[in-house]
Amino acid sequence: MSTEHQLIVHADAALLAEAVAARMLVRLLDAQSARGTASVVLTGGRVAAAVYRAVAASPAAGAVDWSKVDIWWGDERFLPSGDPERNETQARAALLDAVPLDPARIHPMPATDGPDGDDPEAAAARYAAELAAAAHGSAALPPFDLLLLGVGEDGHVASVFPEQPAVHDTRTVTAVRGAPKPPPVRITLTPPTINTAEEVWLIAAGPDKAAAVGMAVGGAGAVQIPAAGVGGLHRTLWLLDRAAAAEVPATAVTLR
Ligand SMILES: O=C1O[C@H](COP(=O)(O)O)[C@@H](O)[C@H](O)[C@H]1O
Repeated sequence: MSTEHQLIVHADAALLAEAVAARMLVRLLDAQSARGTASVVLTGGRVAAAVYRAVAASPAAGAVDWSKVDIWWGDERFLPSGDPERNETQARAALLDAVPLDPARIHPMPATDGPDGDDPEAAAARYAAELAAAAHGSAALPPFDLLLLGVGEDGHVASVFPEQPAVHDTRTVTAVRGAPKPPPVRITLTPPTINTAEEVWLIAAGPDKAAAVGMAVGGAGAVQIPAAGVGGLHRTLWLLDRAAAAEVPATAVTLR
C-alpha cells in the first residue's frame, strides 16, 4: 500500500451511494479512454447494492461501453449459485442484469454447486487460476482499475476478518472457514491481492461502522482491523456518510 488515504464524507447513505456511483462511472470511462477496457472488483453488502442500483439508474451509465468491462469479485459467500445471500446474486440484481455486459467478462467466484462442490479450498484455487489466466505477461493477476470494499462493523473487508488466517495469507485467493458473520464459509481475495488494484475505495454508511472506520483511519493494526491494511497503488478513498465518519479525527475529513 503506497498511497495516502483520502476521506470524503457525504451527508447520508443515499447521497453517498449516488456519489460513489457517479465516481465509479467516471472511473470506468477514464479507464476505457486510456486503454479501451476497464476492470472493476465488486464487493458485497448493503451500501454496495445501493451504489450498484444508482449506477444502473444513472443516465451516464449509457456512456460506458459495458461490453468491455471486466467484472471480478473481492469475496463471496460460499453458497449455491443464485442464493440471495451471494454477493454475485445481489450484484446481478442491482446492476449486472441491467447493463449490456459481455458474459465472458463476468467472473463470479465459484458456488457450492460448481465444479468443486462444497470444497472452498478447491474453489479458491480455481478462482486464483482464473485470475492468473487473465493476467498479462508474467503478472500473476490481471490489472484492476477499481476495487470496491464494504467495511464490516468489526473492520473486515472482503472476507478478511480480524485475527483470522486470511489476514496473513499471501496466496492470491483463499478459503475462509469460521467467519464470524454468516455464512461461515467464504472465498476471498487476500490483502496482497487487494493491494494490487490501481484504486481501492472503502465504502461505509451508518453508525454501526463508526468505531471500525475510526480505528482503521486512526492507525489500528491490520490484524485487528483488516480495513487498515488495504489500499490502492495510486489512490485509496474512504467514502463515508456522516454517521460512519463520526469517530474519524476531523482533520482527516474532506466534507462534501
Ligand atoms: O459479508 C460481507 O459484508 C461486508 C459488509 O457488508 P455491509 O452490508 O455491512 O455493508 C461486505 O463488504 C462483504 O463483501 C460481504 O461479503
